[in-house]
Amino acid sequence: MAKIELTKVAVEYPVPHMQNRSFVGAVKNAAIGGLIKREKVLRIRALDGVTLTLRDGDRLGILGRNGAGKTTLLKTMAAILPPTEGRVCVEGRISPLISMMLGLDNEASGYENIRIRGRLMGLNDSQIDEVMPEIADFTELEDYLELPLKTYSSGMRMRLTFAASTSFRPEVLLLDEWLGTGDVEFRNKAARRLRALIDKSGVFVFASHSRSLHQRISNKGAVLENGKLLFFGDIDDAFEFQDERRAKHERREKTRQAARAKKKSG
Ligand SMILES: Nc1ncnc2c1ncn2[C@@H]1O[C@H](COP(=O)(O)OP(=O)(O)OP(=O)(O)O)[C@@H](O)[C@H]1O
Repeated sequence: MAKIELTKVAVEYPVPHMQNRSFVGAVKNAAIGGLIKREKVLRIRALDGVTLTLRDGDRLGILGRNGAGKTTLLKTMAAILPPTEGRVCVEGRISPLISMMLGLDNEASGYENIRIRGRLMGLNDSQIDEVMPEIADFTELEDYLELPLKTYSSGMRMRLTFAASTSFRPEVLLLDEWLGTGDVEFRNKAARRLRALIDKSGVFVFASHSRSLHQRISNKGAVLENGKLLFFGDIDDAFEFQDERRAKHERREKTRQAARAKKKSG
């Protein structure tokens, strides 16, 4: 049984050495990004009072503009980021396909890095040994797997971490939008593998700007804005909510521009 339960979760990023009042004043009300709080230390409130529950069979699409808090939400679910306020409770083995390069060792070989990734996912050595040949085969990196990671191109690193991170059936699968790298052949192969993994997972959470991907994969949607969860429900309703909000925003912008133009001319 997989489950994710977030109760009034807030996450703040401290930004040391940033206390310039005029800068804060200028960006405080931006529509993009989290809320900037000027206290002793400048803080960005990336999530604000997020409450939601996900259970087996839920495939959640996280929607929102740049800086809305999508990645922060995924990282909080993955326990990569601790919440500043509130409670996060996750049941089931998590596979976070986010911060993919986290924990990799540049000096270690490809094989050793696969082992590191497996351990990070809570597997023991014999479980890793069992899947090692299949992972190696999927990467197509062959002799490179003997060489240190520092000799890999970014696409080769991606092949390695993707293959290692998708070899075990997760109960909770978390995915940030990142499949854009790699050559076309690998991208297609990776997409097929990912699809199979999503089908096998209990709970799946996915942040993306692609509506078509969400409509194919997600059955629930969460709309984030400035770190606040504005909508949580059916994925089609989430898009409808987002479209209405966008239209309202555009109308407001047009009215503002017209008022400015009128003021200038008169
Ligand atoms: N390491 C950090 N330090 C300070 N602020 C951060 C950090 N990471 C993210 N933020 C801030 O937190 C807010 C949410 O960022 P997040 O990366 O979660 O957004 P996102 O919705 O995933 O954006 P995008 O669609 O652009 O990837 C933004 O205001 C961003 O500036």
